[in-house]
Amino acid sequence: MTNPTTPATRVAVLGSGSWGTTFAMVLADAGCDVRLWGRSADVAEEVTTQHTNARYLPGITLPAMTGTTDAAEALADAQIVVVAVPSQVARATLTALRDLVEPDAVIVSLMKGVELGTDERMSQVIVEALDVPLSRVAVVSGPNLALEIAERQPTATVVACIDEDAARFVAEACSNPYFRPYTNDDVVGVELCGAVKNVIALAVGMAQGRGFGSNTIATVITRGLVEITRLGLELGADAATFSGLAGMGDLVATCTSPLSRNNTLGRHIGEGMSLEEAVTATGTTAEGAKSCRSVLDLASKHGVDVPITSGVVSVLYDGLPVEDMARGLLSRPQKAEGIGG
Ligand SMILES: NC(=O)C1=CN([C@@H]2O[C@H](COP(=O)(O)OP(=O)(O)OC[C@H]3O[C@@H](n4cnc5c(N)ncnc54)[C@H](O)[C@@H]3O)[C@@H](O)[C@H]2O)C=CC1
Ligand SMILES: O=C(CO)COP(=O)(O)O
Repeated sequence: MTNPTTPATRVAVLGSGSWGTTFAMVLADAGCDVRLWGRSADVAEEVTTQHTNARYLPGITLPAMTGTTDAAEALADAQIVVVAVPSQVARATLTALRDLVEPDAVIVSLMKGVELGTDERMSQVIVEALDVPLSRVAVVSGPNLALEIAERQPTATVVACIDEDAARFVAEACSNPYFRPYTNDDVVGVELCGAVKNVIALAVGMAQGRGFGSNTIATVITRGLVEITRLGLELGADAATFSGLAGMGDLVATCTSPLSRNNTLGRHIGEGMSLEEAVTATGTTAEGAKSCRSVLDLASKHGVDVPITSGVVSVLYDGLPVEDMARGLLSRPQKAEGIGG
């Protein structure tokens, strides 16, 4: 917690939705001086004066922090800039703020998506949009369902950065009695795990919505991890990442929790809703609904077979019934178990 002899690390969090607000809370509880930037003046005022963000975190009392809609105010002197907007708007959001970011700030991505059109991971988007070196970009990802963390339930996460000192700086800034960060240098692996597990969680939700039970769920999770691993290894990720917190840890949390928006959206689809109806019923950001297409595209470019992701895209965008997706996956050619195919 706060050391009275050293000044608090100053952090700007961009995005005042459920994870941005919760991570701002994690940082404030770790002793940081936090400014939370969002588009809504009402939310900013509520965060500052009432210490709540009732729309995204009902029933939660936040620690002291400043909410603002003024990006210049949020970013002035910020040593860490945390990005927590939906992946598909990251580039536009950051490009507009580029001149306000302090030259030596470490940029932290909380986002779990792949950009449509470019198939870029969020660290790549940040490097381009802010014109910063990758050594100043860190990724935080793990089994981190916002609503549980906002209740200060214990969990751990991974802070990935190619620069060890930057990873440690971010880990120290967010470490508190209920949030334990581990560092690693596998940015590619950690980001892919975060984005693709959302697609696998959609598939699990679809199976649940269709009425399939534990065997199906376990099969999709296990073969989903194979799919993530196969793609990640092809893109240069470290094999150890997939069995870690950002890999298996987050996959299990997201696929099995009713708090997951991706799992929820998948269940709505499995129960018969259209994509549009399911997005409306889910409410907040379910990244996998869009990223499934960029993940499939990325995998195709690299010649990697991702049958579950492909099935999810077909269900969401081509009207394939969920039971036909299941039949299609099970009727693929026989093979030995492993990441080979
Ligand atoms: N909620 C969770 O449990 C977790 C979410 N994440 C990731 O964090 C990222 C953010 O998700 P959430 O906070 O959960 O989403 P959310 O839907 O709760 O909030 C998104 C926020 O971004 C704002 N926003 C949307 N478009 C914007 C724009 N153009 N400019 C500025 N702000 C904009 C919205 O107004 C809202 O405040 C996603 O990539 C998600 O996958 C990662 C770990 C946990
Ligand atoms: O990433 C998450 C948990 O780690 C949150 O998952 P959802 O976006 O599906 O809610």
